[in-house]
Amino acid sequence: MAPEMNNKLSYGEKKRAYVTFLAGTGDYVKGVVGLAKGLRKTKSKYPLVVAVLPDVPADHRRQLLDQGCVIKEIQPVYPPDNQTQFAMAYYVLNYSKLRIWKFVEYSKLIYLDGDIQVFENIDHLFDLPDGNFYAVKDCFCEKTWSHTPQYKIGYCQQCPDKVTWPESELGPKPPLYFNAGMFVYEPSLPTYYNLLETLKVVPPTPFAEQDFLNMYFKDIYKPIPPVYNLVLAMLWRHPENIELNEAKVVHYCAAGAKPWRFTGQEENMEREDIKMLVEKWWDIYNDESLDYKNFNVHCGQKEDVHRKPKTLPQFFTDLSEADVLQCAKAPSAA
Ligand SMILES: O=c1ccn([C@@H]2O[C@H](COP(=O)(O)OP(=O)(O)O)[C@@H](O)[C@H]2O)c(=O)[nH]1
Ligand SMILES: OC[C@H]1O[C@H](O[C@@H]2[C@@H](O)[C@H](O)[C@@H](O)[C@H](O)[C@@H]2O)[C@H](O)[C@@H](O)[C@H]1O
Ligand SMILES: [Mn+2]
Repeated sequence: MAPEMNNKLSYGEKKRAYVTFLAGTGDYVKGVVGLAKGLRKTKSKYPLVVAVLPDVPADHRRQLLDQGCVIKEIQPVYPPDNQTQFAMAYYVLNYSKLRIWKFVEYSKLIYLDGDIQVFENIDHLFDLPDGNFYAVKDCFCEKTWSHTPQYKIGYCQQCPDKVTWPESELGPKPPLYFNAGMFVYEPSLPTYYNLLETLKVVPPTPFAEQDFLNMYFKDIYKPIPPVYNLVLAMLWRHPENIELNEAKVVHYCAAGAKPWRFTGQEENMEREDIKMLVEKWWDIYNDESLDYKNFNVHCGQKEDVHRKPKTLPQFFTDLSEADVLQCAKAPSAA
């Protein structure tokens, strides 16, 4: 991850950056340090912005500054008073992610959860056509989805032909649904204020801000391949959809998978591929050559910061304007 100065711009051109979210005094800061080092290892041209809640302690902020991160303090965002049973009690924290829509000094941002690691350069995603919300489709098969009709009938968007959606009983099938641990978006003050206003009148639901963002952006959501956000449960729920060695981004979101607190005791955590991914995460976290103070920033400066990668992933070049427009108009099922 090159320091801010590598974001060379022509006059009036806005900056690009990766952005993550950090809350609390606990150990997620390790996730963000690992992410900063992972982005640097992939020689990303863009900085990592960390949106921190006020409770993030000074020594954690210092660690992030020492890793070349840009710290932006945000205020919490709370959903309307509710009796909702969130899938995880702490998910109420995640509504604060909505503050990143006001980072309008940037033209385009890629949001990454702190429990994500980037193993291959994904800077090309910044060149996706504007006006859409890009993210990877989630999976409905984990117990965390047991409150939903799709889980109850065994339907998942990852294998839509396995169980036919009973339209006559349940109405239209759910619109495509993304995992909100990684997405490509354009900050905007009008959108930011409208998000906060809309939140006030939308009853909270089990997946908190992820459900809310899916509802809000459903008309411009454009799915991108799972290599950009490997939700670990896909390894045992939909192995046919995954080529592990092609994963550019891994999301350690399965229960027990957070590398910095990994014990291997939870279900599926004894899998060899999980243990290999956790080890890969630690290899980066422990690699002192990737620390900001040791990294040879010249390798970032020597590269032509505007050089487009030689080969773009196939899906990207196939992404004709018509496809994007077609998707944007795609009728929402909801
Ligand atoms: O105590 C917490 C809980 C969450 N997060 C942030 O919120 C994101 C979403 O939470 P998490 O990744 O645990 O949700 P999951 O993807 O596992 O459902 C994390 O990645 C962190 O960036 C945090 O900083 N502190
Ligand atoms: O606050 C809601 C969170 O919902 C999402 O996590 C879930 C979701 O992916 C489920 O499908 C999985 O079953 C589950 O394991 C996983 O934790 C996002 O990763 C996270 O950033 C955040 O938005
Ligand atoms: Mn996550």
